[in-house]
Amino acid sequence: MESKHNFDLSVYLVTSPVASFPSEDAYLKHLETALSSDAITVLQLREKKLSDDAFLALARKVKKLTDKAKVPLVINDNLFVCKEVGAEGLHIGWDDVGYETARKELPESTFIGLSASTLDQALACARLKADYIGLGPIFPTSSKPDANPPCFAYGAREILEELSKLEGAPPVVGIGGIDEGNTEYLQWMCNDGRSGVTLDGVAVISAIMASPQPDEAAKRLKELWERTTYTFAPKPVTLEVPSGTAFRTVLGKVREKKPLVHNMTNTVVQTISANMLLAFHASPIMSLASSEVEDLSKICDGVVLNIGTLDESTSTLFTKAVAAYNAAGKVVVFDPVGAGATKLRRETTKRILESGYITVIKGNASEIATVAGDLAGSVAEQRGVDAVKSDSSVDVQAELVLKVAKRYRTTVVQTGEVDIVSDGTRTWTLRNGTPLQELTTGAGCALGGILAASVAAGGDVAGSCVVGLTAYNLAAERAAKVVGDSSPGSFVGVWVDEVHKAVKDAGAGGYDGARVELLK
Ligand SMILES: Cc1ncc(COP(=O)(O)OP(=O)(O)O)c(N)n1
Ligand SMILES: Cc1ncsc1CCOP(=O)(O)O
Repeated sequence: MESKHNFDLSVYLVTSPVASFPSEDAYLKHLETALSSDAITVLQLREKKLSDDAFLALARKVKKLTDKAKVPLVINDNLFVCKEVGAEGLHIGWDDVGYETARKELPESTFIGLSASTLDQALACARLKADYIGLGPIFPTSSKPDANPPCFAYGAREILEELSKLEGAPPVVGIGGIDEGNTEYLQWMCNDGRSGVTLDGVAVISAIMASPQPDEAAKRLKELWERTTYTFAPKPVTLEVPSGTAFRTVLGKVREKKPLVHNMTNTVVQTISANMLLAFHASPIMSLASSEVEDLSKICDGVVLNIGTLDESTSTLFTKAVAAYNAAGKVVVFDPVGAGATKLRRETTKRILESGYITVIKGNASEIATVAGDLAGSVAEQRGVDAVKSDSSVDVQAELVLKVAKRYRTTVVQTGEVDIVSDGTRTWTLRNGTPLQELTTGAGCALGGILAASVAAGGDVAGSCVVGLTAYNLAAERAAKVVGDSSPGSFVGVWVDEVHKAVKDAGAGGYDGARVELLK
């Protein structure tokens, strides 16, 4: 994004009140140390309770430090102080002095940033031709008690996507709850070469002001912000799917690699999930222990997070697992079982999706509609996106699956009579399977493991999901042929056998009968 001013928003420090330090000297020393890192590109002086005179006196001292470090100084809210101290910039919100007044009173060279929490505000900032936008809070923050609700990384991504459609939109810095733990994820979500979405930097208070080593904290943030490769991001592998070659490749790799899948799944489906993974030539580990998450993330190839029998602690446990598996660069499959049924399930689903990178979201039509519906409460609502009912046509459902995949920059696998897989660019329909699968408890949940193993081995996330799901469904069709339509009990055993054969004989006609279509 362009700006007439050539300033760099990448690591933007906003100060906490001088009164929160033991003395003014300690505060100034903290700022000087932070600035000595050479990592801070803008410093905003933000004081909400000082008189104009006290604010100006402090601003003069801080200006000496920023001048020495050659970092532009921005004054929060106070036009008088900004003018008097000759600051390089002013940051204002919607309750402050109006942008047009500020623009008239300040020299042309002074840049003016405006806050936005919503798409409408961001568009208004663009219309006013603000020099930059402070977008947030992105994540929950305790540094601004009167902040609007967070928009999270996916909300920021959507707002940036809309802004990117405008000619000459202002650059954007994200603010609110940003720290070393989420900067990489935010950067990845909001700087997507594919869609032209760009975030120009991160603004922080506590990540630097509350750090005992503000210079080190600033350097780490800069390093994270400048990353262009991400531990958790899928490799840019593209398989030609559908094709017999892709089918053989992915299943062949599963057989060779025997992916180890950590199942954090519900108590009802433990046995079928473990058996299906073994039959698929992968290995299961079943564990819901919080203290094992770190260790298991290092040895497993992926994790399945299934909220089928959750409790109040599940979101903390699962967000810990997302962080650990993201840090280890391993696959995360999330199955929001019954996501819409209760408040606890809706909230848990939302928290997991907000917490980090999910490689695959897998659910039935109503679960995916709930995931989409959560978004309808935030940014999507402003864009008029309605949740799609599970009885809608396949095309309408495919559209929603694609949108959810795009927003979370993930792959979505929607199961049903017609399965739909999308990574936000490519969307497939899959029409294999048998009604006997619906009479088998855990058939859908066990698929989470099959997808994790396929992706861990196969490379191309969405392509591997299509292959894994097709192999699973074709095996079910073969089993149904063996046992007949009215034997759900015997069906399960034969299905497990057929899954085993599908991987064992990956090269031998296993793809025959596949009904997979890549939508245009
Ligand atoms: C970079 C940046 N972005 C947003 C804000 C928030 O400003 P505002 O809405 O005016 O709220 P207060 O900071 O005044 O509480 C900011 N300060 N900086
Ligand atoms: C000033 C401001 N505006 C939106 S969120 C926020 C506070 C950011 O502080 P922190 O980085 O500590 O979350």
